[in-house]
Amino acid sequence: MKRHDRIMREEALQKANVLVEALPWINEWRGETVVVKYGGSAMENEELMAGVVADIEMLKLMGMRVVLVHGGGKAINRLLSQLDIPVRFKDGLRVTDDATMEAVQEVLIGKVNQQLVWALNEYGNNAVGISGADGKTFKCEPVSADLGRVGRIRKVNCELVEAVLDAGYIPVVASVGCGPDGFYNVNADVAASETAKALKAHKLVYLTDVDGLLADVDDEDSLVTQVTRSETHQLLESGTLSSGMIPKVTAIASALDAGVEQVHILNGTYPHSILLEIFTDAGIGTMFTQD
Ligand SMILES: Nc1ncnc2c1ncn2[C@@H]1O[C@H](COP(=O)(O)OP(=O)(O)O)[C@@H](O)[C@H]1O
Ligand SMILES: CC(=O)N[C@@H](CCC(=O)OP(=O)(O)O)C(=O)O
Repeated sequence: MKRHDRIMREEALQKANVLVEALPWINEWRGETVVVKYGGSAMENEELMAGVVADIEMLKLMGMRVVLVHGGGKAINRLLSQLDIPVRFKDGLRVTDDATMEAVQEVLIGKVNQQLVWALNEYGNNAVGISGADGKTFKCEPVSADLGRVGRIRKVNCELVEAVLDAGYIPVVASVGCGPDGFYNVNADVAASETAKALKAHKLVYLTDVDGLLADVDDEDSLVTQVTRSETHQLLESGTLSSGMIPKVTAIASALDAGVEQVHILNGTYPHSILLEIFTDAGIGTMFTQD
């Protein structure tokens, strides 16, 4: 055999081994529902987005019922500053007056949602973009008068998302909801958790720009790999979490309380983090589990 052929065969064997390693996981997860939340900095770069989209498509092709719930907070900030509308947050939620709400819809429904659908359809022609206002999927009420049109999800109406899944498509859901008086701006971490709860999903995956939950936010090497449901509640009560991790871990605790078996925080800026977590023995990021 020529040396050249031997190297090629060894490389091919390595690929085959990777597929074999994935077999038990594919068996375990086929037919199960997984909700992936994508947003924040992990979404800022087209190359990164292409990698994430490939992973999501792979989950679908391996037989999982995948729902993608997305935000796009940074893109909203950019449009608001172009429009000279002030960007204001209170406890991690965007203060949303009527003009801000229009910008949120324009960015999340008009741009980010369609970008994701387009990118997914490059692989399989099987993504359908909706917002939480379609089919009254996210029925909202105002959180408080001072936050304006920020919505708390009162009920997730799963019919449309289920119909899209049953038809063999990937629902791509923008975190905009509706109430009797119009559209509401919903935090995407919460939207994903509420969707996972309502669909009785087995897995909920948060893609963000850090490796997972860090014991010390300033120390990249302090990744916490596994957290139980009671530890998640203890973390929230301890007051040690800061900024974006507070709404995320609150949403995670709520999903675990409702019976979602596993919730992951993964670094969406790391190539193929979803596939590594779900289909290999290594596992990366932080996994939150039942007790
Ligand atoms: N203990 C912690 N572990 C990891 N990240 C933390 C922690 N506390 C605060 N953070 C911050 O939370 C951010 C992620 O939350 P957020 O910005 O809301 O993400 P996204 O926009 O991707 O949803 C990280 O970039 C980090 O700065
Ligand atoms: C009420 C509220 O704060 N809504 C968020 C919705 C988008 C979002 O959550 O996007 P990321 O996941 O990219 O942060 C906002 O307006 O920024």
